[in-house]
Amino acid sequence: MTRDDTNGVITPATKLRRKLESGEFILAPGVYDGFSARIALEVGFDVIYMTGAGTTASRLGHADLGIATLNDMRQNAEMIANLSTNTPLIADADTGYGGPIMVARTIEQYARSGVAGLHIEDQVQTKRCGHLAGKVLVDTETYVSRIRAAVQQRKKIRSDIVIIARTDALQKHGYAESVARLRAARDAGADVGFPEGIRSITEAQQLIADLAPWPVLLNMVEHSVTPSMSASEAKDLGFQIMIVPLATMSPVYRAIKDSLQVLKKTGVPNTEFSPQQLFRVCGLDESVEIDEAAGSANFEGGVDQQ
Ligand SMILES: C[C@](O)(C(=O)O)[C@H](CC(=O)O)C(=O)O
Repeated sequence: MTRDDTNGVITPATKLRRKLESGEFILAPGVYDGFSARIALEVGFDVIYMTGAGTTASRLGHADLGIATLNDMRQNAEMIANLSTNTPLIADADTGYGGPIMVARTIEQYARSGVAGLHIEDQVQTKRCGHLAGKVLVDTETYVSRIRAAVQQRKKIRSDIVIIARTDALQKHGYAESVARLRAARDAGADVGFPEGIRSITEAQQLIADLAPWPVLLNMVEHSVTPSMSASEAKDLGFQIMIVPLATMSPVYRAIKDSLQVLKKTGVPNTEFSPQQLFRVCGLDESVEIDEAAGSANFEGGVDQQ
């Protein structure tokens, strides 16, 4: 956790909320497990994003079709959020995993796990990735009751966790319905709007203008319906947050596959890093320091081969 100006400790949720209030632009790469999160932290991102698609793929080996449960998602989020309590984590919370009671549990569990922000959407429980065709949505009333349950629970537990309202309405129900749903979510107390699957730059500009001064999130999924944008383009358009869900999962697929194909073809191992190098990404030295500071001699001779 971070210390504020008065030297009090502030939670990652408060830190994220303050960033939003100050108007700071937030770029958050998608991470899906401890190792990808560690790499994002090593590179120095200020905020990271836990992708539900990546969590489902890495923890369950399945596609983003509403297969991951609250427990799957919360466990992954808790582990990632606690790798660096200075770095707020925004986590996917899909539909909130049920009716208002389950949404309230989701808020409480994510908040207690150290998650700084989360998004809840208006798809039916058997949801799918927002960039797949054929999505089915709940009606606006049901959606707003999810958001209301989230906001009420946030207040009840006195958490600063940032509630991001996502609508998947653009593809099937069009622009007007999407804006109406987001405005209803905003009026129910959501902190940020997330129009999923924005289809053009003009549409992005219109959405930002129609929702202003409410902060709007850009979900930068490439090779789908949303035109590719850089962080500076998104910022200039007026977005306040840009997530790139596949930022780690996509390069990992290519890298692992290329390496495994070489191994299969030649039988020659072609790994690039020593175990020490890889473990250093995952806090090896900090762990050894804890042991030493406790007066233990477990690592007296160091861990590097002579
Ligand atoms: C944002 C998202 O919910 C995610 O799980 O990261 C996905 C991203 C994706 O599948 O590419 C989404 O539904 O957009």
